[in-house]
Amino acid sequence: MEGTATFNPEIIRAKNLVKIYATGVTGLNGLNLSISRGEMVGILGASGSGKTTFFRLLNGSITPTRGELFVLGKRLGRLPYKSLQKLRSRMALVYQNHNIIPGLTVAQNVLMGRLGKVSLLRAVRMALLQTNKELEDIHHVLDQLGLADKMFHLATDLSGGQQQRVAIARALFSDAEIILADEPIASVDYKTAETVLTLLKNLNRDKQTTIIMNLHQQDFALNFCPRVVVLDKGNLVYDGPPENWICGGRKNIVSGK
Ligand SMILES: Nc1ncnc2c1ncn2[C@@H]1O[C@H](COP(=O)(O)OP(=O)(O)OP(=O)(O)O)[C@@H](O)[C@H]1O
Repeated sequence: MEGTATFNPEIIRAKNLVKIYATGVTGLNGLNLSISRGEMVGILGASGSGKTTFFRLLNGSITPTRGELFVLGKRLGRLPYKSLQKLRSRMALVYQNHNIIPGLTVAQNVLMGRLGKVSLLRAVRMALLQTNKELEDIHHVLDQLGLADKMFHLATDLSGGQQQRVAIARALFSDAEIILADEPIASVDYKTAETVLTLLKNLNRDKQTTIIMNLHQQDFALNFCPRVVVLDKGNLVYDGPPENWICGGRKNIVSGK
């Protein structure tokens, strides 16, 4: 681990965390994990290893079957709805389906990240009334992601990769304490992937935002994440610096592209 992360308070703690779906399939099988404020952690693992299950547990969209999960000091699974909403307002989510809000422009979608602390209806109203200063800030974020010219387009008119960048812009703009990014570079080209990860890393460095991302491209994890957690069939099989992840006597971090 790098920098001050080691000395920072624990922000996420999973203790014997188990998720068994209604179908009887095990998503996570007794995960023990602690993440401190200001860390940038890559979650790796083959398809079906439990990465998305962990993300969905972290944002409270599913509940643990057994064990404990604490996020920002709150125990998930038993939180009243209002407390869960409040907790979620401190996290930004970048999901595989991009969470684009239909009927809003790209700029308004980005602004919604910062308005996450109010009700959705109020946030939509406020997003319609954004100020010049906000527009300037949004333009700056979008420009970094190569989307400045799409600022006033309807977000749903954009391609999948462009919508993914809108979701990233929203997270970057959100002031969240934790960013949960489920495959944030899945639908973008290599150069854009580097830009996205650099922007996330800069945010992590400058604001101590905790970033947890699920990555398929392991070479990116090697370059951008001081710590990786590797899951296999719901079990944690490695937790440490990416360069030390050795599997079967062979370095298991490979060049993705
Ligand atoms: N809603 C669900 N109902 C039943 N089983 C599920 C559900 N969601 C996931 N699973 C199962 O839980 C296991 C872990 O799935 P999960 O989606 O967490 O994997 P993943 O590592 O994110 O995979 P991928 O990289 O393909 O997204 C898999 O066996 C999957 O089939």
